[in-house]
Amino acid sequence: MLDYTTKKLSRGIFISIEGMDGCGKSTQTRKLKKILEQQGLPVAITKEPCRSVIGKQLNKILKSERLSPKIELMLFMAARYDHIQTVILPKLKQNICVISDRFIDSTLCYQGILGKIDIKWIQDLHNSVCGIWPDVTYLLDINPVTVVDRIKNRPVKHFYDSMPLKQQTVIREGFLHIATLFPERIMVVDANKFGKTTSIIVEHLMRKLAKI
Ligand SMILES: Nc1ncnc2c1ncn2[C@@H]1O[C@H](COP(=O)(O)OP(=O)(O)OP(=O)(O)O)[C@@H](O)[C@H]1O
Ligand SMILES: Cc1cn([C@H]2C[C@H](O)[C@@H](COP(=O)(O)O)O2)c(=O)[nH]c1=O
Repeated sequence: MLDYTTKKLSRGIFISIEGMDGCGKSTQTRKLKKILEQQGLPVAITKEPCRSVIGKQLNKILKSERLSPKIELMLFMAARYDHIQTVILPKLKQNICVISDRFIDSTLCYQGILGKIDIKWIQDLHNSVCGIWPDVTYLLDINPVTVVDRIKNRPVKHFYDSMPLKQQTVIREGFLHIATLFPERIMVVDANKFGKTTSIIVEHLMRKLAKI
């Protein structure tokens, strides 16, 4: 691994972690924060739907309602704008690295591919409303059978939590397709191999940081 203790970043780095429910995003987010902090980098972790005012309302709505994909898209976009303004940009401006558990690629996958809304249209909307993309995104790719097994016994938080294998497979393929659209930004990481995922991410990220 490269040693980062001597390097000071000239700006905060924006990292997103994506993938299916239960693929290990929050686990990897926490592990990555710990490792980067050990390397001397200040890190803030966050997630979407976020905990800001709009995000909290969105979580409540998702718990009780099944909305049309277009309405979901507008709500996620509004919550993301709020998230960017109140959490992400202020941290990046203080040279703090931000790791977000889910960001725009979740919208492209769930509302775009699963909800059948044009991907290009969502990208344009994101550019107009939010205007910020992660420097790097790690897509945790895992066997859908594993996630269905992991999430089957936990309390249902929202409609997406109870997705069966068939839909989880569509979501997995959707994310992989999105990764092909952004090869410079998105790195697909095999999340099936216990213990290897974090080291693959850290290795890649350190190389990326070396160029910044
Ligand atoms: N590499 C791994 N091997 C085995 N189990 C794991 C691994 N990573 C995470 N888990 C377990 O899988 C479950 C889901 O992990 P985690 O909460 O990190 O996923 P997530 O993608 O953030 O889920 P969600 O999007 O639904 O919040 C947890 O019980 C966690 O302990
Ligand atoms: C950001 C975002 C999320 N979703 C969906 C995907 C997940 O199933 C839930 C969030 O659940 P989590 O367990 O808290 O990760 O919301 C979405 O459909 N579109 C989005 O933009």
